[in-house]
Amino acid sequence: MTLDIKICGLKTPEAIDAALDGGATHVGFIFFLKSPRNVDVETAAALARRARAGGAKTVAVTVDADDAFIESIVTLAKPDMLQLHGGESRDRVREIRERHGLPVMKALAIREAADLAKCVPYLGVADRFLFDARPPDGSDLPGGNGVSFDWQLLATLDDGIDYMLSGGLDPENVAEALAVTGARGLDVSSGVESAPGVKDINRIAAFLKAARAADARNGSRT
Ligand SMILES: O=C(O)c1ccccc1NCC(=O)[C@H](O)[C@H](O)COP(=O)(O)O
Repeated sequence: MTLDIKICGLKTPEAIDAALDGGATHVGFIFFLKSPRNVDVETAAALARRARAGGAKTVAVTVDADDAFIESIVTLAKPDMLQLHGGESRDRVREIRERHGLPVMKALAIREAADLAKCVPYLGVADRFLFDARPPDGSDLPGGNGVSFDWQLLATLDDGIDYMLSGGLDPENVAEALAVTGARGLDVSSGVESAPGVKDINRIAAFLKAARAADARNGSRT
């Protein structure tokens, strides 16, 4: 099975091109005003067209957004997937999925083993999970904090649960993350930046190269 790799928080055509050139399967756009990676819908629409033309899937990341905002994103940016990164309930996830007819990836914050049980209410409703680290105390951001969680926690996870591994990944640790978890999806943001919200095209290339090499070393996926 192909390893999915999402480069998140892209704001420029140069960053999109670096993701495409390195073989990213997904790119993510952040619609959250407090984030240094926030993009307006028009900018995201132009970047999404570029990403789609290059063969990547586009993911719109929102945090407890209302229907009107999601509708404007879906209409203009035409994402392939919605990533819900707030406290959206099971019913809200189902409602968003049905209203927009798009697959939904529910982000969940992980710090300890018990946090993995948070996925249970969303089974059968979310198409995929994004396991991210719990934000550090005092952070304004539910994601994009560059913090990892203990990857060993995923050893107990049911094989049938489809997820992207996220939180504090970077070109230096992605091989170990893959070896420990066997994840079939990876997501990175601040680990491929030179400053908050500023993507570094060399680090995007290095991340993708390291991830693909590690995936090949770990053997064929079924
Ligand atoms: O990245 C943000 O600024 C952000 C803000 C609000 C909600 C979600 C956000 N990011 C979502 C992502 O998918 C990030 O890639 C994920 O949290 C991992 O980030 P990092 O630890 O920096 O690689």
